[in-house]
Amino acid sequence: MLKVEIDSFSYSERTILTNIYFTLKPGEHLSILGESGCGKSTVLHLIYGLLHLEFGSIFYNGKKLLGPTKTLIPGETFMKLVAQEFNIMPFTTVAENLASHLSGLNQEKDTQRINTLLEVVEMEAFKNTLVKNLSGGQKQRVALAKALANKPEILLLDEPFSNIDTFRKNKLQRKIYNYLKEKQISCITATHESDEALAYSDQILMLKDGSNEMLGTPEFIYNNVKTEYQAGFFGEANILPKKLFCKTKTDETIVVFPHQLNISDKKTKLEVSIIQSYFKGDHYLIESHWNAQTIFFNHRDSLATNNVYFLSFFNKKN
Ligand SMILES: Nc1ncnc2c1ncn2[C@@H]1O[C@H](COP(=O)(O)OP(=O)(O)OP(=O)(O)O)[C@@H](O)[C@H]1O
Repeated sequence: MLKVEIDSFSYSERTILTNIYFTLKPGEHLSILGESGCGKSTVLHLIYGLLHLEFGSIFYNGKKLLGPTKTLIPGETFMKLVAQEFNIMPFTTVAENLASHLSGLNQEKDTQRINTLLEVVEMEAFKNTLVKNLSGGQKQRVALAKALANKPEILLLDEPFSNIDTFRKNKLQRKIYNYLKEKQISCITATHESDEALAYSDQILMLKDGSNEMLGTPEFIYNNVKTEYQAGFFGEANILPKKLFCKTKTDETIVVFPHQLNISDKKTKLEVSIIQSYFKGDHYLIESHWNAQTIFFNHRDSLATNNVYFLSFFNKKN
């Protein structure tokens, strides 16, 4: 089990991370979700042992990890980090890159392993291609395969699918995350994509300005977002007064997602005037105004600008 206790971490005088605590069981997948610059990569670099953690500790199976000041070569052997700048050799072929991470003692076994890894990242067709001739997304897939070559116990992935097109991304994510589960490889992924975090993680750690904003299962996170920052990861959420939808005297607000608002036949407290309709494939995202506040809701048809509707709240988030 990996136990992360980061009390605080600073680059020079600037504090980047504070109070980040979580544990990761074998085969578990935790996503670190946060906006650009909030410290996701720094957490991965501390865990991997590239940065020295002065205030806090990281334990693996009860043993404290020493960090870069006490090891000759920074980086733990049982972990692999796939960084944003993937470190692969440009003037060798894809297969040679992977082979350089295998034992070299049994050629037949190594070839089999290379084929399996290329199948996982869907790069079989590029086996004999020089890395320098690959696209950014293809290089990213080779870097993933390379990290898996030696069957690490923990895989740290920094925005692993950032260069991969949507067309291929979903299938690749399913394949890789299922492979990790099957092999019981624990994984921590830094991402700003909520779809990926919700679909494939056991836990999500949401960071804000380098601190723990929320930690829990994907279902817990999605159903408990309360602020604009938290909701912002999940699309165009509305922050609305609770008293619009139920009897309360407080000024409490709630997060209401566009799919939770429906046009009502009856008069409601939420009377909106339509600004614009955006086609989203299976529905339209409607931008409207209520009391000078922008309200987004989903509707099956496009709605004419300046038309007025009453909206009701459908209290189910998924
Ligand atoms: N070596 C460094 N020296 C000083 N500051 C750094 C260093 N590396 C990162 N930072 C700063 O630390 C903060 C966190 O950076 P980090 O790369 O961890 O964020 P991130 O959430 O991974 O961002 P992104 O999603 O854009 O990759 C940023 O403000 C960044 O500018």
